[in-house]
Amino acid sequence: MSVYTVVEENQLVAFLEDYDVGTLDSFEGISAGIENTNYFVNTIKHGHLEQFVLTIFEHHTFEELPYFLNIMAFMAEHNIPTAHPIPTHSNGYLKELCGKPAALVERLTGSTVDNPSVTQCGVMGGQLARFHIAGQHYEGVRANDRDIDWMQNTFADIQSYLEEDERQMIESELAFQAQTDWSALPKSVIHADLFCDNAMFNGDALTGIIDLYYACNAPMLYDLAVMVNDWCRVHADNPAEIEFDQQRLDEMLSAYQTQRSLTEAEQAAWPAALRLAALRFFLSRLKDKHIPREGEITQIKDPNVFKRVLQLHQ
Ligand SMILES: Nc1ncnc2c1ncn2[C@@H]1O[C@H](COP(=O)(O)OP(=O)(O)OP(=O)(O)O)[C@@H](O)[C@H]1O
Ligand SMILES: N[C@@H](CCO)C(=O)O
Repeated sequence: MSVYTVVEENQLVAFLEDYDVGTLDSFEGISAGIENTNYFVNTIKHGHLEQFVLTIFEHHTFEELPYFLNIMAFMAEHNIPTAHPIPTHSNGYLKELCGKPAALVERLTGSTVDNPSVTQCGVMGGQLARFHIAGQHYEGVRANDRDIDWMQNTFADIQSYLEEDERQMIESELAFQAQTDWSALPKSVIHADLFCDNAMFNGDALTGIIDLYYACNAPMLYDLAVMVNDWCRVHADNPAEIEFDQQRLDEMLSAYQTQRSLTEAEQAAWPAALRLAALRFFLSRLKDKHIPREGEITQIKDPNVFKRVLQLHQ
């Protein structure tokens, strides 16, 4: 399970003293997720149970985290469902726990999605457009650290581990992407990792978008492509069976455009955006597989899913 940092009860009790959340009732490590350590934390305040998620950040620095935590608060305050971080007594959202940056956020109800419905795809399309529109007024700025330069460098790091067909496929895709001009595409704050396991639903109601720790300022079209590549395809165990589902795709794109129409430049760039989004996750999954980071990663995600998605788009 993905609990890289083990927290003792006395450490958590001391940590919570800086929040207005009552006293610790119970806590439990969360097995899902591969990037950070997460715990469910329950407290009792004025006789009532309150529920939170504690995240201990395993890879981010103290300096870069306010950008993400402030987006979560900003979006929640603009009625876009996200888990609002809980302020400390000094009003920041970030603290230190076990020598690492940590934050307490609101625990959302519902659960993440395994096989999205057409309706859920429509909800996500509309909410992502609202997220992008609101994001244009967000003051913080951060570059995408999973951009084309990262892709080229990652390919250089892993190419000796790859099968010949994988190597050729990535090389030709990188060459194709190097010719695409992204400068004409409108930008905003983007989530950049809005997969089905990063949205919580109660039935067809979205309770919140989570895991905003790849957010950055980048073309909105790319964000839509990342989401389409996960939500609008069949989630088959065998990657060879993956196909796109036209109904889900139509619903997501039309719901997005109900809120925000795509520009002509965006429409022209759509096929390239789908390919770029597939390449990004094909590469990150290959890297996690061949050069795993230190720690207890037990949930390596299958790179062949994005090999297949990229093939379908190519
Ligand atoms: N605010 C929240 N409310 C309820 N549950 C949450 C919340 N945040 C996270 N979770 C639960 O914790 C699990 C892991 O969280 P998350 O996906 O953010 O993991 P991660 O390791 O930080 O990121 P990644 O998915 O990139 O590996 C989620 O699948 C969800 O079940
Ligand atoms: N969403 C990513 C993992 C976390 O960034 C993937 O499925 O590969």
